[in-house]
Amino acid sequence: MAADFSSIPIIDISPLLAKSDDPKMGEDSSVLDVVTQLDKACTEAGFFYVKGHGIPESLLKEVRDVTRQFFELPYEEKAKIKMTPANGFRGYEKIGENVTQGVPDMHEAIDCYREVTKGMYGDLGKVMEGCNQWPENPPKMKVLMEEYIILCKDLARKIMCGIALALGGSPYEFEGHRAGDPFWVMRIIGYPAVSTMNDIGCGAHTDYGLLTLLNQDENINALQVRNLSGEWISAPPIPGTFVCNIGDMLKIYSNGLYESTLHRVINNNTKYRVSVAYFYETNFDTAVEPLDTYKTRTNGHRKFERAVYGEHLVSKVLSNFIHE
Ligand SMILES: N=C(N)NCCCC[C@H](N)C(=O)O
Ligand SMILES: O=C(O)CCC(=O)C(=O)O
Ligand SMILES: [Fe+2]
Repeated sequence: MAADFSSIPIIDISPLLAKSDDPKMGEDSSVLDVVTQLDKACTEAGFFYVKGHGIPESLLKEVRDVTRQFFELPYEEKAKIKMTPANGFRGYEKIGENVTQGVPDMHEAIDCYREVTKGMYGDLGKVMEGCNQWPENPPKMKVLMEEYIILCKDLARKIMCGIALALGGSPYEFEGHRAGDPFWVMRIIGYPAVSTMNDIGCGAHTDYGLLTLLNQDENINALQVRNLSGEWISAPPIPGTFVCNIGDMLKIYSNGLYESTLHRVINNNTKYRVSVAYFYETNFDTAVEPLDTYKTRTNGHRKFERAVYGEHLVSKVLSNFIHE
């Protein structure tokens, strides 16, 4: 159960990355130091910043710049890759199209998901069948984002090794049938500057899978995280870092020891804000349930039933948009 928090910790994960291919990493004192920090952050806040992650700030910035260039295009241009159910809900959605807790969000986005081919997961995966839609402009967007996705996936996998150790398991607890063939989601998001309209860029929600890596715009304070007292704590941008947070599936695996913390975005700024969120998930069709090792850390009382990630995602995707 999460303790209260008033700020979000910063963790230098470089020792963990240096040892990520060593099955004995859990015996290394510098790795254990990172693991202790991860456990504390996941228990208390469900949110943390990572530095020392190996992805250069110049690339993080390039990803944000390309995102901004896309959203600056006229609507007709952006609408060429309009999101539709026929594309497995991949593509561009305009401001107000995504709905959180019944309220249209003041953001536009390109939603991307790992490709799902026809019949890949039977009926379970039908809604998500399709491949990503990339714009012709900016011309480099597709290649840049596809490279970025590979880096995010590799980084998230390594952080999950540290989290597996933090939960008291083997570093490779999330390989194999759990998340050895991970599903992923990426949202490329733009939030208009403050206006007289509803200013909720994205309403309070939790993320759906294991671990989110957020690359947020510089100099704009808009992301807020809710603590146990119900206060909204700011997660301001820190150059060169990712903001990481726990998703609903990791909450189940940890038997509630780690919370998938509520968060929201309010862009009260005079500038347009961009962010790119990469969501590292379990295998699409895996049944998620509390891990044995971790029940011992939560009084042996099992708090959650099994959940299938793909079902959770599909139910969210189907309720995130108003259908005509
Ligand atoms: N794939 C993820 N995690 N997307 C998060 C989107 C949050 C907003 C969405 N309307 C909702 O209510 O969930
Ligand atoms: O833009 C942000 O800072 C956060 C976005 C987010 O929470 C999400 O897309 O799930
Ligand atoms: Fe989120």
